[in-house]
Amino acid sequence: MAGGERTVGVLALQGSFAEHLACLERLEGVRPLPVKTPADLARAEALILPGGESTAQSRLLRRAGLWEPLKGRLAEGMPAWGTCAGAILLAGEVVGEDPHLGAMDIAVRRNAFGSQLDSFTARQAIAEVGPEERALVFIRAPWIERVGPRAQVLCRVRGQIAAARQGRLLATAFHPELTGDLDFYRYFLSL
Ligand SMILES: NC(=O)CC[C@H](N)C(=O)O
Repeated sequence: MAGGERTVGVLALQGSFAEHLACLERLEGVRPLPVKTPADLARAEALILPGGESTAQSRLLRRAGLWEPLKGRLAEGMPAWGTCAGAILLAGEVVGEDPHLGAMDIAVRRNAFGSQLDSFTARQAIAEVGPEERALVFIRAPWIERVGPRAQVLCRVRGQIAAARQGRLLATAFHPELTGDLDFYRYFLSL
């Protein structure tokens, strides 16, 4: 098995990284790796950016010396998936604020779902991931206000874009790590 194993990193500075690592542990052929340093990042073949607090994560990325290396890896085409705060970090535009890593051709609005209701769970299928209905957990979530020509909409919740894909980059406003929805991980790893 070892030869076929893929090292999948989870940015482990702040937020729900332990939950993502626990989900990755359950997948075959995946070696989960907490990423805290540039050396960790260099070993990761793909990266998950967890939910949490995007401004804090952005600050911690710089403090850890990860900012430039991560921007570099994203520019080289490393597969990456941002959940909630992670999606905000990946977005090319953050409405009313400066963007962070700017890797994806999407505009996000922070706390957009959350200003109405702090958290909620929606149930629906996402065609690209599988035909079954799945639970989508939103916690002070951003929505994706628009996607540019390089990105595609994966699903809408309450009329707003809640997930988008751009090649091997994925952004979800919700948290599959909290429901243990492994289909989402398989989908990301299939890209
Ligand atoms: N659950 C989350 O990741 C919330 C994101 C957070 N509201 C932010 O703006 O960064």
